[in-house]
Amino acid sequence: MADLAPVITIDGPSGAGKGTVCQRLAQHLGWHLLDSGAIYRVLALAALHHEVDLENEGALMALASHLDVQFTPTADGVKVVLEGEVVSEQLRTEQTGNAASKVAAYPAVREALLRRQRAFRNDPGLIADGRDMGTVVFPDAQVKIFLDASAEERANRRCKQLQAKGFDVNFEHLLAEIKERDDRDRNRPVAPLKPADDALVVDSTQMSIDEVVERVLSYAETKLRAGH
Ligand SMILES: Nc1ncnc2c1ncn2[C@@H]1O[C@H](COP(=O)(O)OP(=O)(O)OP(=O)(O)O)[C@@H](O)[C@H]1O
Ligand SMILES: Nc1ccn([C@@H]2O[C@H](COP(=O)(O)O)[C@@H](O)[C@H]2O)c(=O)n1
Repeated sequence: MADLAPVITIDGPSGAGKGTVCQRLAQHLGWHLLDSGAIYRVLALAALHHEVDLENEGALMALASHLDVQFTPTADGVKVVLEGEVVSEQLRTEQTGNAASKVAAYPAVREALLRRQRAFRNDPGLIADGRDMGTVVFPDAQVKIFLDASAEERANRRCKQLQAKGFDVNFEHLLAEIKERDDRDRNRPVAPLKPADDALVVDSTQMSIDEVVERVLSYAETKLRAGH
């Protein structure tokens, strides 16, 4: 059997900086990028469009198995088209993130999305962003990172990000939402958010984006070199 392409997994809670760091790594290395959270977000949107109850695991699993979605990289980020409709903006709201975390708690839904995620593993390599990339989806990944930051710092980053887009935001409300999502993601019975046993944990609370990218790249390059 041909060797599988190498994978770098970056897991961690919402707002830790995974998406930002993964994009930078993918660009630097010229590797593919999997934003697995976007797949759960698309499923949550599809459920809303089709009026599927977010508590109906069977119906959500059926929807997950037949998701008609395209992710197309563009100069402005990834364009996401769900059933012919561009949903890139809708996908990024906190409401969609919360709904995604509800549908993501069901074992049958996660199972239905496994193959779709693994199909992103292509040469020359994959950067995989999510919650269970190193523990469940790519347990054989060459490099595993768990990127963390305090809930207060993550809420602060999210506040600034939303304000920059012109939204009126409330820090306390965002902090409460982040804590609620953390709690659901960390305590679900299947694929809970936690570092893989062989992951490097990076706490970015006091680090700039450049510092995190540098730390992760230098660790990844050492691990990848050692593997050859
Ligand atoms: N180390 C950092 N210092 C300051 N700001 C940061 C840092 N890392 C990321 N950010 C900013 O925080 C915001 C959230 O980052 P990002 O979207 O990458 O997080 P995430 O972990 O992918 O979140 P989610 O899982 O919810 O998609 C962005 O505006 C990003 O620019
Ligand atoms: N591998 C993953 C990725 C995401 N989730 C769930 O989706 C929610 C949204 O993810 P974002 O990274 O886009 O914020 C997240 O809160 C998780 O509940 C997941 O379970 N597994």
